[in-house]
Amino acid sequence: MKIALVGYGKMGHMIEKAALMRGHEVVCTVDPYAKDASCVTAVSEEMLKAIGDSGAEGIIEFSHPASVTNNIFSLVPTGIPLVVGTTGWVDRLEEVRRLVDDTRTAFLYSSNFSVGVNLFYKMVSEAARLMAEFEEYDVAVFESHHNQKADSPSGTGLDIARRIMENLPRKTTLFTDSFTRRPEPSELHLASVRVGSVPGTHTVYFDSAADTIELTHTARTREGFALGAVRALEWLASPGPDGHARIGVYTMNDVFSEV
Ligand SMILES: NC(=O)C1=CN([C@@H]2O[C@H](COP(=O)(O)OP(=O)(O)OC[C@H]3O[C@@H](n4cnc5c(N)ncnc54)[C@H](OP(=O)(O)O)[C@@H]3O)[C@@H](O)[C@H]2O)C=CC1
Ligand SMILES: O=C(O)C1=N[C@H](C(=O)O)C[C@H](O)C1
Repeated sequence: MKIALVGYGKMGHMIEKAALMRGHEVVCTVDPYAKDASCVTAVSEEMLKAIGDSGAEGIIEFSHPASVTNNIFSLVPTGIPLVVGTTGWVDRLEEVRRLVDDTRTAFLYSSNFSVGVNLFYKMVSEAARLMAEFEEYDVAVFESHHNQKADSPSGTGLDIARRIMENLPRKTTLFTDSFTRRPEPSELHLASVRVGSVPGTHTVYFDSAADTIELTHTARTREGFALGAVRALEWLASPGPDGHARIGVYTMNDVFSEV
């Protein structure tokens, strides 16, 4: 299929490689700061026309937490299936959902497109559900990423924390700062470190006086994210089980439940 990439940084370039490898054509790359992009501009009326004229059948957005919301609100009305990997915007999800419904567009987002992390989410949910019965265990989340990452905590870390809180009723508040006091038992601590070139490591600690259980997902490279994003777009642009084009907001859960 013909794909437009919005955001042509490290992930954008990697996604291009993955798309070509899977037999797709990258017809348009949009990035105001990347000199090698085909359109060196932010998403604008002119750019939306360029994306339309390129014949793109799908768009993948991996830009910057500061620009992603504006990009989503500009790109959804084109009606072209849109996959978003940029993190840091999900507090606007309900508004995006309304726009997607109004414009009858196919939209898929995920803070992490790797197969491993999506399996890890399920394992964490189950572990937290088990721990709900064992009051002696406390829990915390730790994530580390490369020193070029613009947002903190990671979108994946936030998704892990959300899943823990959904399954462990004694944790009711998320705390992502440094503590200058003792934590309340109801607070779930999500801590971040930025160092070197770590592609992304997420650990959940369940800790009691007797022992610690650690669940860790370690990404070895970022290629798994890029490949996952391309596969997500392939799924989004394919007909749904009823044979009609997909319309609405989807996540990787929807992809996995069908594949
Ligand atoms: N969902 C997933 O599986 C994954 C998500 N990510 C997320 O993807 C995002 C991008 O990561 P990464 O590629 O490493 O970051 P990079 O900084 O390498 O690339 C982002 C690119 O987008 C550019 N950009 C900034 N504003 C705009 C805009 N308005 N329109 C188009 N492009 C713009 C940046 O320019 P400049 O450098 O000048 O700001 C940069 O060239 C991050 O939010 C990251 O967390 C990353 C990996 C996996
Ligand atoms: O910026 C990154 O690199 C990554 N961002 C995503 C996140 O914030 O969770 C996914 C992955 O961990 C890499």
